[in-house]
Amino acid sequence: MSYIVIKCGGSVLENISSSFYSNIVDIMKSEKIKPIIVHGGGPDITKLLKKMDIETRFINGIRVTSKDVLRVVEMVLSGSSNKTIVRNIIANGGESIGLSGVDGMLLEAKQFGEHHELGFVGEVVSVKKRLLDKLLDEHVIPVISPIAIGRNGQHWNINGDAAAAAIAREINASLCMVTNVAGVIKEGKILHHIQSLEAENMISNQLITGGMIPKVNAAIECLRSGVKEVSIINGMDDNALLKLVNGEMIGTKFLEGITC
Ligand SMILES: Nc1ncnc2c1ncn2[C@@H]1O[C@H](COP(=O)(O)OP(=O)(O)O)[C@@H](O)[C@H]1O
Ligand SMILES: CC(=O)N[C@@H](CCC(=O)OP(=O)(O)O)C(=O)O
Repeated sequence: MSYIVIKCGGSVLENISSSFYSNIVDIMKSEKIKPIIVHGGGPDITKLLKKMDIETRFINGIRVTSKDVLRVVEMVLSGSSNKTIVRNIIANGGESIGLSGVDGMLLEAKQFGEHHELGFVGEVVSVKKRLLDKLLDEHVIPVISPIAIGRNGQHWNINGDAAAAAIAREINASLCMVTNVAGVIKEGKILHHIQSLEAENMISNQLITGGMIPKVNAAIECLRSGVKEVSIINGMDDNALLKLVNGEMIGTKFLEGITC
């Protein structure tokens, strides 16, 4: 049986099609693919920071994370965002458990990159696959918020796309990033297929910006690591997930190609 990591973006969480949750339950019940959900919650974090008079700053789609920001990020992601998804899966007849990367040390991380201007932003260094398998073997759908932990107990803010990609790479799953647009858009049109090189060029030429940058980087890293299927789809489209797993042409599919 294969795995699919489904990353649900914060951009679409409020307006997601109700079929999103029933599709996840149907995928689990099909007993062909095991679904693992990773989610974001960027807009809700930004809203709460604003209420608390804390400044929000992103660099290439990644949130600059001070100690105060980290506290709010964890509160939102591992609190309301996570439980919203768990509740909806249960309401659609599935079994689900929400956990963050901190729980059971599911996602171990270290500080991201060499220049530390991003603050408490981490990168995943290991994924505890056996914990995920235990839940999936019991037909329980894991819903993971992207907060990770270091060996010294430090917690880290992980971009949701990057966390989903790290899990997909570790367990050799396909990766589907669900967001609020149809896929990668160029000159007003969706690209149904895109190669890594073209995607990298679109970032350099600022045709891909903001929150689409971590998605594309996640996709490229997955392909480099041997992940077979990576796509971006619109969470507002009815039955988008079922269409994807049934092989219909939907969203943007990333293809292996020569990279820079
Ligand atoms: N070339 C592009 N094609 C599609 N979306 C793009 C592109 N460049 C930037 N974006 C932006 O990326 C956004 C998705 O990223 P983000 O808001 O972080 O979503 P999520 O919360 O789902 O991770 C889109 O809503 C769009 O505004
Ligand atoms: C380091 C970093 O950028 N973390 C993200 C985590 C949430 C996220 O990824 O949310 P979306 O899926 O809605 O973008 C953040 O703080 O916003």
